[in-house]
Amino acid sequence: MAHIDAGKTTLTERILYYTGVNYKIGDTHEGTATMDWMEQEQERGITITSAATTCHWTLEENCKPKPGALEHRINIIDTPGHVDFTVEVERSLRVLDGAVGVFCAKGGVEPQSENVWRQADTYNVPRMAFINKMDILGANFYGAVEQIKTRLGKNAICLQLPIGKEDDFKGIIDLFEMKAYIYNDEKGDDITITDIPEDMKEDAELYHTELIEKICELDDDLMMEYLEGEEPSTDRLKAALRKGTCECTAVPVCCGSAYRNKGVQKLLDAILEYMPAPTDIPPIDGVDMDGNPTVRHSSDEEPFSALAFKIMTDPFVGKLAYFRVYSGTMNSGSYVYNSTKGKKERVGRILQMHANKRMELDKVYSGDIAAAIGFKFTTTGDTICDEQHPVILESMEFPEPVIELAIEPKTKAGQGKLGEALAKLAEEDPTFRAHTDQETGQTIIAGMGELHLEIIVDRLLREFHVEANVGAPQVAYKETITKAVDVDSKYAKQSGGRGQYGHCKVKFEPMDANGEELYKFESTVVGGAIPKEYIPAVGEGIEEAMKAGILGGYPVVGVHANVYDGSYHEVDSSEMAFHIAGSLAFKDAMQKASPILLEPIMKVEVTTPEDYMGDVIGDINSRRGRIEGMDDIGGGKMIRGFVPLSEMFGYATDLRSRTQGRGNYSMFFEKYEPVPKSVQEKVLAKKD
Ligand SMILES: Nc1nc2c(ncn2[C@@H]2O[C@H](COP(=O)(O)OP(=O)(O)OP(=O)(O)O)[C@@H](O)[C@H]2O)c(=O)[nH]1
Repeated sequence: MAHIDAGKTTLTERILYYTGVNYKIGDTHEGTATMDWMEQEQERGITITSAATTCHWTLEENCKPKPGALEHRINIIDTPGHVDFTVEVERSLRVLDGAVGVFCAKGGVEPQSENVWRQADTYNVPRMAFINKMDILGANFYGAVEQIKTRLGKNAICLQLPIGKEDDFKGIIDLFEMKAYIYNDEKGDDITITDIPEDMKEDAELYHTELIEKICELDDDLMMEYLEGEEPSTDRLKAALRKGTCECTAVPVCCGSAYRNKGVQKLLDAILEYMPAPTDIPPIDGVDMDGNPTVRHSSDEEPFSALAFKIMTDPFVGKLAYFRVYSGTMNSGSYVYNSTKGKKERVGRILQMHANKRMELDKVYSGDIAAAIGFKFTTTGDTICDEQHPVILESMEFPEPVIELAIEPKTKAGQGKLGEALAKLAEEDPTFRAHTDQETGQTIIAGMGELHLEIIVDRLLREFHVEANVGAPQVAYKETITKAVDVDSKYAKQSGGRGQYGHCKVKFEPMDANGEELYKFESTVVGGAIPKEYIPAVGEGIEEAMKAGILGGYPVVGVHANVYDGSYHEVDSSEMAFHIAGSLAFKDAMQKASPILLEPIMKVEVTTPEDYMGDVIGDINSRRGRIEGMDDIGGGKMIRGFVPLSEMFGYATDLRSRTQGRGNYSMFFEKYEPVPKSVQEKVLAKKD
């Protein structure tokens, strides 16, 4: 995981080369990277979907497999760095047991690396750091390590030091062995292990001592020994570091240059030595079907449980569901239970994925990552398990789309195909939505950013052969209520024959104005005033009506509805009648509950030379921005603040001209906030 262009894909390609999966080194420059297999990825040189792959490695000694060492299997997911595809990082972190943060030796901790690092904090994922690009102009290993300590607040522990830098980057000092690894050839296959160069001896001693001290700080027994003047054995030090890494109290740091094929084998060694095996991490939490907390240990002996983390439509085999097995085993051809949806699924085939290539498997075991063909109901975040021992594992949360645009097929024939294609794309991507604007009848697609939607439109054309015209990107506003109201809603129709009768009394309350809690429905109906079987229909009717608010037809969020009373008719009542009554109740409530618009607020970080700082800050203020703070960074300032997304269109061009091309910025979605009244009027007037 890392910021865009830090070198994740290049590093993964090198790993596949050294582990013997690929015979040739793939390159993101030439569009030959195995991991970036989508056409759009190869053209743009960026990663869009996270590709899962598997390789094997045996710990090395003197650049050869260590005698007696076991071969280990490593599952890798190469994630995208662009903020529009953060969801890919999120779901990968959810199912991986460890992450290697790749940092550019020049850029250090860039904004998106900080962002994904925080996500990894949320999921408590053990981490290592690889300081990449030691060969580029301005590479600064020590600066990058310092930034990991200060900006990410992590106990970074250097395992290695680089020998030389930029064009002179030659190799690596192993601080445990106190030996130099010099890379002699372009491909990194010919390595000399030798004494530490004279001019680095002092630094190496210093960092060796720091390494020992920092590891001893992780373990009281080692510390005692160390204080008594004894240096603990390397094996014990490594074991303590492994434990610290698995418990997220230490971050081992390696370095190299993926592109120049330096340092990759040593990184693989470190991954085996310090990253957790599935059995090293705590059991996964879940709940049983009665909602009682339970856990599943990583063991083939336990009942089967797995989490589906990605759905992909494959032109050849249809729907692929990627999953991570947490416990037990699963055979191809068997039946499993989707406990989230309450449905049985047949496992048609199981595939071991290698980016876009695949190998068929008969069985998967605890800890495995693979893909299943044949699942009908499973979507991202669902638990699949043994029907006799059902469990629902902790799922994942996805951000709401913040940007949208109108889309229209160029031909009439395209209309049907468009709907189908959008549904498939939305199934794959939980941050992508499509809906019909109830006022204009237009199809609206919504996603995380302009690039995200651009790729969607491109995929529509290439994969689904739908040519479409698109409108300008707009902010995805939402609506919410600000007052608690109580409504009495009756839907009764008598038109000869069987009538319709549904009647409910509902209290609506605002829940959480930032739109994170979307909708909560509960019933406190007593004495059968509304028969039990009709109550869910009331909730569904409300949810249906919430799809379009009364201000501008935007989706409504942050509503807590409590149905507490009502009445029914022996003959005329039906689910449908109560559904309509619920829907009418919400529309009535919305009129009375002082609705307001919500807009996405972005966390913005701008870097600029100091000379332009005043101007940049003034500009952020004029965009309704709030400055949060400022930091010194090499050669300039970094300004941090929050700005409404609607004010950020065209910012790239503005910032460039304001700073003579030297300013840079990044932004991430932070939360939804109420739109100021005057702005709300303008937004709604424009919509009319
Ligand atoms: N000089 C140099 N260039 C590198 C190194 N590693 C990667 N690059 C180059 O940096 C660019 C980005 O590399 P990628 O591997 O695509 O980066 P990424 O982190 O996967 O990028 P995204 O997936 O788009 O976030 C490419 O042009 C690589 O050739 C390195 O160690 N040294």
